[in-house]
Amino acid sequence: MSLAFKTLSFGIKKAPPKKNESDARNNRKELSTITEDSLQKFDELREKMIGTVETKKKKDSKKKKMAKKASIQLLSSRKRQYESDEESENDVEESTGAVEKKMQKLLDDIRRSNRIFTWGDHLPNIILRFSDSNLSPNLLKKLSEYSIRQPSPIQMQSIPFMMERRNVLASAPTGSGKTLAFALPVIEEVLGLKQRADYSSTKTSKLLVIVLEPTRELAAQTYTEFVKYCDGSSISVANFSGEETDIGTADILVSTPNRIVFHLDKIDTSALRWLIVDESDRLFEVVEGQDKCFRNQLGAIYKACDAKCTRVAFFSATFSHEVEKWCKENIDSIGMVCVGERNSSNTSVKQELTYCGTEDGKKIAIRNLLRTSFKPPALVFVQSKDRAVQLVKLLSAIDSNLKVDSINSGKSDKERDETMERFRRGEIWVLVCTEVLGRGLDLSDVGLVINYDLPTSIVSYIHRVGRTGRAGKSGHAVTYFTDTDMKYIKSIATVIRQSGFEVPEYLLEMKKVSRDTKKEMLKHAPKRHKIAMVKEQVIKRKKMLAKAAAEEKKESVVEMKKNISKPTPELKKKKMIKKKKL
Ligand SMILES: Nc1ncnc2c1ncn2[C@@H]1O[C@H](COP(=O)(O)OP(=O)(O)OP(=O)(O)O)[C@@H](O)[C@H]1O
Repeated sequence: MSLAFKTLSFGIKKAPPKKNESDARNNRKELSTITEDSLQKFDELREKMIGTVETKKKKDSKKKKMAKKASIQLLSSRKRQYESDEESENDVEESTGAVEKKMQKLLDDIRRSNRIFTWGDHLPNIILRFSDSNLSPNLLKKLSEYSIRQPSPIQMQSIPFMMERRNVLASAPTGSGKTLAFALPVIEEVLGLKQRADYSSTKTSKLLVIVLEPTRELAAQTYTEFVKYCDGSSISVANFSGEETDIGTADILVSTPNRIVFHLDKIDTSALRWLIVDESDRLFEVVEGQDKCFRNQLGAIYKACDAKCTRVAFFSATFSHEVEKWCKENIDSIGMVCVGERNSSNTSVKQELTYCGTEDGKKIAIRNLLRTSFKPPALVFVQSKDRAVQLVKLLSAIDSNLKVDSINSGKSDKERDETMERFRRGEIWVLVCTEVLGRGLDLSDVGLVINYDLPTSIVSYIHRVGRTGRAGKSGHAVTYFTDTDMKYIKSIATVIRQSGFEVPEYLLEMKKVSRDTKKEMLKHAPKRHKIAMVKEQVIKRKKMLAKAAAEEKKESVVEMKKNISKPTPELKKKKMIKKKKL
């Protein structure tokens, strides 16, 4: 594989009810549409297939015996029997082919109804049940313990791909179970390897899997998911982005790229089976002038993972043409899976655009929204850490009962972890955050996402609103825009309309934004007035006026004093005359 990485309410006075995990599990929805009917039909066809194959096998051995006897005895009656057997064998083959065709049609129909699109050579069939995928009984037991009953569309297709050890590029909507789509086949493979006697004698302490995530929070979440499914097995999982600085004897390592790059010389990748690049389009991003941008870090890791047995899997909710192109050019026999429309937002999230006119309009809008239709917890996105702090101040000042906090890059790792934990426990109802939390986080109870500041790209919009409406639940996302945002709004309005929600017609008819403007917006979000309370602004203004008045007064007094101390020519004359007289 060649590496072509170029540097290229308020009003809510009671706390939200704390949901325990088993409630959440029991309410779990199916993410795929596989009807009981089609499952039954599939089972019947499979039975038939097994039956016909068995019959064929029996006939085969019988045929061999008969042929032998016939050739020895050359009995004409026996020979006739042998010939009739040959005819019935053709019947069996025919019926096997017919059953196979029917089965294929059924699977293709289910694939279509679940909007699973695939590209590549020798595509494996989808699975309809986890048990169809050769997962070990312990993993199947874990799935049922967590009430994961039916594979989601992305799992239906990418699990068989990865079980065949194929390189994979996969894209599926936010909250559709991509983590398990790669975690299950990877864990199964590691389990299999560790059970092999020759492996345990020779390859101890060699790393088998690396999972890359763009943020510490996401690495911690994926690590927890792996631990859940590896619990009770001999597999050891490490989160390199957390407290750990030594990978020790880990079989599976979850990390942000920078930590791996830093320790690359100490990591033995000679037995690595999988390199998983989650949020792949994000990890492909180049930041001009930044040596340490994700793309360069990923390039260095990819280069180091060059063992023959290493396979690569790329997953994301958004499909970047750049990643696709790179994969096609550089990875042999890659299988591609895309669930639903490319780069579309999750249709289980009800999406709204709210025109607020000015920054002050946004303050009124958020106050009204939280006072009326708000069921905590909610996530509010702003464009910078300063604005996150300002918005927390504003919201707490509007209602001191509202439990609000922020998470942003200005906080220490420890503070960020603690805030996340409090949010997960339900102690924070409104979490104001920057793009840091935009991707991947599975905060299953979040029912409302507010884009207080307009996202700077549709990719960012799709990931942000995807923090709600997860695992088949419904969600609500509100996006504010002002006159300043008008020139960027069209693309987001289009994504919302494509997901089936109403947007004012005039927004869709607006002029398209040029590529340069889009690039500029990605680099620098629009300049906005500070988010300050109206009261605070008044006080500030009063203080400013008082200060100016005081300064003015001071200046005039000084001037007066100067005038007093500086004698005028007449005064000087008078003083001289007085002196002479004396
Ligand atoms: N087959 C399934 N049936 C029901 N729930 C599932 C299934 N698979 C995963 N889930 C649950 O769905 C939720 C979302 O899964 P996950 O975080 O993997 O989504 P994702 O597709 O990676 O989203 P994102 O693009 O935002 O990262 C999790 O809580 C997970 O436990």
